[in-house]
Parts: sequence; C-alpha cells; structure tokens
Amino acid sequence: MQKDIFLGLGSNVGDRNEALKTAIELLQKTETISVLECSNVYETKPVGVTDQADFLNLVLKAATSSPPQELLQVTQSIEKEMGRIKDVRWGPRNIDLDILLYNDENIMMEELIIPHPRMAERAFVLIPLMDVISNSKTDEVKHWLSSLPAEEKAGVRLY
Ligand SMILES: Nc1nc2nc(S)n(CCO)c2c(=O)[nH]1
Repeated sequence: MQKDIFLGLGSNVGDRNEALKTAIELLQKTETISVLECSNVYETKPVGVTDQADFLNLVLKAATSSPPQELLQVTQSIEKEMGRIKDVRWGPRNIDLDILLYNDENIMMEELIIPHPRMAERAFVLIPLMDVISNSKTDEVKHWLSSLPAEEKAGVRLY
C-alpha cells in the first residue's frame, strides 16, 4: 500500500544545489520510495539561527510503502551518508531532510511528529509546498501563508 508523503529538503553549506540533487537521487534509489514531483528550488533567508548562510530549499512529493518510523530511518541514513554532522541544533548543514506530511495521518512520537510541527510557520516550506500540493489542499497552505509576515515570505526567492 503506497502512501503519499511530502519531504522538505534544505542545504546551506557547500555546493547546496548539488546536495539537493544527491539527496533526491538517494531517495529515488531507495527501494520503498518513488519520487513523484519536485518543487522549484528556492534561495531562502535562514530562520531560527539567522547568522548563517542562506539556504536552498525545495519540497518534493513521493510515494512510499515504508511506515513512518522506517521513513525516518531512511531520511536519517541519507543525511548520514551525505556526511551530515548533527552538531549545532538549527545550525548550518550540508543537507536536511524533514518529513512534512505522511498521507493525511497525524503521528505523535518521541522522535517523530507529523505534520512537521513548525511547517505552518515556515515560508521556506510553505512556498515550495504550494508547487507540489494537490489543489484540494492549496487553500489550507494559502491560509497558513497569509498569516506569515511579509518580510519572511520575501526571504524566499526562486533560485
Ligand atoms: N531558510 C531556512 N531556514 C532554516 N532554519 C533551519 S533550522 N532550517 C533547517 C530545516 O529545518 C532551515 C531551512 O531549511 N531553511
């Protein structure tokens, strides 16, 4: 049984565009994942820890037969394979894969909360998400976007 998922990818260290491409290739190579659609790539002002380099962000839609915890293992192993050093929380990273949505399910676990708890306040997620979300869900995403400050949305530019 394939479930639709949405992943948020980001990079702000090294060859950021190359890192995004590699992460997508590694996802596609994963037995239980097929990448269906990728958003545009956006250059985005860092939020959280702001004194760091701009990110490149994208959101992709995929189908998976992995249950949520297994999907988390997959994303973490791809980050590790790409040399992600989990050092400063919210600091610079060569690659970051966030699970945003898993089907229409709500998952509340110690290590995994889906929908991603901060996605509704992140223009760097919502704007790329608009590129790949189905029409039935755009109103909800637009609603979240409408409550974000204009300067945060302005910090998300097509790359
Ligand atoms: N613009 C931007 N800011 C961010 N802050 C954090 S933490 N991250 C990592 C994603 O959780 C990002 C990001 O991907 N993009």
